[in-house]
Amino acid sequence: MSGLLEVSGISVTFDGFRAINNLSFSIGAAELRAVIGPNGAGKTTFMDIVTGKTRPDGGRVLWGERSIDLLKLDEAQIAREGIGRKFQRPTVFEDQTVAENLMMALKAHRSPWRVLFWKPAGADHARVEELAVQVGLGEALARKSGELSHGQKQWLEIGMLLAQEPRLLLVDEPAAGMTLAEREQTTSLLVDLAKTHAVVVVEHDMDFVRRLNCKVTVLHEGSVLAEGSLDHVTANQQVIEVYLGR
Ligand SMILES: Nc1ncnc2c1ncn2[C@@H]1O[C@H](COP(=O)(O)OP(=O)(O)OP(=O)(O)O)[C@@H](O)[C@H]1O
Repeated sequence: MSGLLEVSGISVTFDGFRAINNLSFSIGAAELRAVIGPNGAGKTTFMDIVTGKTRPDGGRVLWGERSIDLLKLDEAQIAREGIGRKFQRPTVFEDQTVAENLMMALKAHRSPWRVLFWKPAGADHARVEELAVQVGLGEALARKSGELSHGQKQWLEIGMLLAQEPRLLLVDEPAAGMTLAEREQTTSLLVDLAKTHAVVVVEHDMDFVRRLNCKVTVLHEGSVLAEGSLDHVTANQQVIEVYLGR
């Protein structure tokens, strides 16, 4: 197996409707990938399958150097294998500071069954600071998360995800609702993360996808319609028809 994640020939049917149709997808251990596609193309369902939320009717999902069969694992086991997902809406604890949110994520990762007795050590405080710096919140550690801008909350949540030390991050529409400056900073963050992680970004905003400057996978009716650079896929006649409507 060459990629970190190898999805081959998966299909999902909901009440007779084929939402994912013989879909194959592969991503390397240090790669940034944008997944685009019109509404209903199957982007969310695809991520649901990778994270174990939805079971496909057929196909294979293999993970890591040992080609672990993810279809045999439940959601919690898949998360522990190193697959982290960031949903579109930030879900940080608003009454807690940035540092407290990050510490909670670290704590949940380090000792899921001994949370009550867990005391942060010096190394944990250092890690929290490191995570905050990594997501651009190094100056905001003591701030209440509720006071952060929408973009900062998204970065905090990415930091909380990183506390779990994932190898693959699935990020759903990170740029939605962000200012231009926040988008630019988010682009840099994702590009930077992809130097050491596999990062899949589902995004509708084409300007944002262009700035990511990475390979793009276009989904349509549950299958891969085109794959390659943004220029390559947007020159594809079928992609044009799907986006402009027939
Ligand atoms: N639980 C479900 N039951 C029935 N149909 C479903 C279910 N989940 C998804 N679908 C259908 O499967 C298709 C793919 O949906 P999905 O949400 O994966 O698309 P998407 O590409 O994420 O769309 P969007 O960009 O609008 O979020 C859609 O037609 C949707 O209505």
